[in-house]
Amino acid sequence: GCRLPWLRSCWPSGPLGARPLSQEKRATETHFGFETVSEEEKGGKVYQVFESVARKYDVMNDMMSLGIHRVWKDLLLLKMHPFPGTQLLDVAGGTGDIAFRFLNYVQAQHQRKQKRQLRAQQNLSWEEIAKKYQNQEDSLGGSRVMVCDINKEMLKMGKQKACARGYKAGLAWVLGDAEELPFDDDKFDVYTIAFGIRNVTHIDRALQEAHRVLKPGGRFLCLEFSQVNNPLVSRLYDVYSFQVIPVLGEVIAGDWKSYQYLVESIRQFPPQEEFKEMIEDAGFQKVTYENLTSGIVAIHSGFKL
Ligand SMILES: COc1cc(O)cc(C/C=C(\C)CC/C=C(\C)CC/C=C(\C)CC/C=C(\C)CC/C=C(\C)CC/C=C(\C)CC/C=C(\C)CC/C=C(\C)CC/C=C(\C)CCC=C(C)C)c1O
Ligand SMILES: C[S@@+](CC[C@H](N)C(=O)[O-])C[C@H]1O[C@@H](n2cnc3c(N)ncnc32)[C@H](O)[C@@H]1O
Repeated sequence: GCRLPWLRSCWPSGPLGARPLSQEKRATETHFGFETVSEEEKGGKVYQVFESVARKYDVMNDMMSLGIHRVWKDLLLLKMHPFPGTQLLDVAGGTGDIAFRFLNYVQAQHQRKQKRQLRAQQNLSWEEIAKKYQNQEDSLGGSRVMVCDINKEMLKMGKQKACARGYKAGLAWVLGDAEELPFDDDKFDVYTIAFGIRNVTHIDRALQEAHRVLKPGGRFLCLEFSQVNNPLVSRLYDVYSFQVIPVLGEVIAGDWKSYQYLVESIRQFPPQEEFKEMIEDAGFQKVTYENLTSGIVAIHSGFKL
């Protein structure tokens, strides 16, 4: 099931191919946390991390953040403020946290609208009113969300959760790589990626793919760890990250290494301004960001215009 990133032919080939063999064969290097690995290796390592943590993913997030990750995700939805009929693609959507929030949001929005309409209409029969309330298919006002993740285990957990919570209409799951999305051009109104892009081998390719699959006028929204802007919080956060989080990982998930990767990968991710430039380089316009909790995380937004 593990899809490794593209095997690019990116080895140096000097003039007349006169480089020594050892140099020619060295693949392009990247980071896996603080470790330097080849680009070809990284996808497999990231896959193993999320395969290993999938079952404990939700409880770990609540424990590590004392539930604060829920507020961050709610704020992402508030910022998105989806309009009726929004087609959302949630990449690296794993266990469905963004998708379920989206469905709740559009359902509540649609119900409010329907209530307003019913109240305004005169001479409706009881049958007509009841029908409006019972139409499950239409309860989202045409909005839909597609969750795309590279990891089978994370998707499995998401699907189980959806089943247990009764989410069905307007929700689809697909196994796919953010760097090579299995969708046609110009398909979605909104693209979200929450705590996902940090794990991708070629962030620039993932951003280009986001741009490709969005409709003109579509919006890119990314929730990701960023750079803390308060020196005191930064100190405490560093201690907490390196001294507490791997311990929680070991105690709760039996997996120190994956949580060490988490905190290291956070430090490797570009700060707010640099990431903003990368989003602009992918072709997005009106790129802005908002820091949450002193910049522990940030929401970046951009438009395909
Ligand atoms: C493998 O990859 C992953 C796996 C996953 O499961 C998830 C993800 C993706 C990640 C998420 C969706 C969210 C994950 C959340 C975090 C990484 C945590 C983010 C952190 C916070 C919201 C809290 C921020 C913390 C601070 C500003 C520092 C404050 C810290 C302290 C007061 C404690 C300082 C620690 C020490 C001095 C060490 C000694 C302490 C102890 C042994 C006690 C342990 C304490 C606790 C368990 C309580 C923790 C306290 C807080 C959470 C503080 C909350 C307060 C504020 C926000 C100000 C993924 O990629
Ligand atoms: C920390 S989880 C985030 C899950 C969810 N979005 C949330 O906010 O809780 C990171 C997810 O990114 C996925 N992922 C990593 N690399 C990916 C890639 N190249 N394409 C798609 N998903 C990827 C992992 O499988 C994992 O489910």
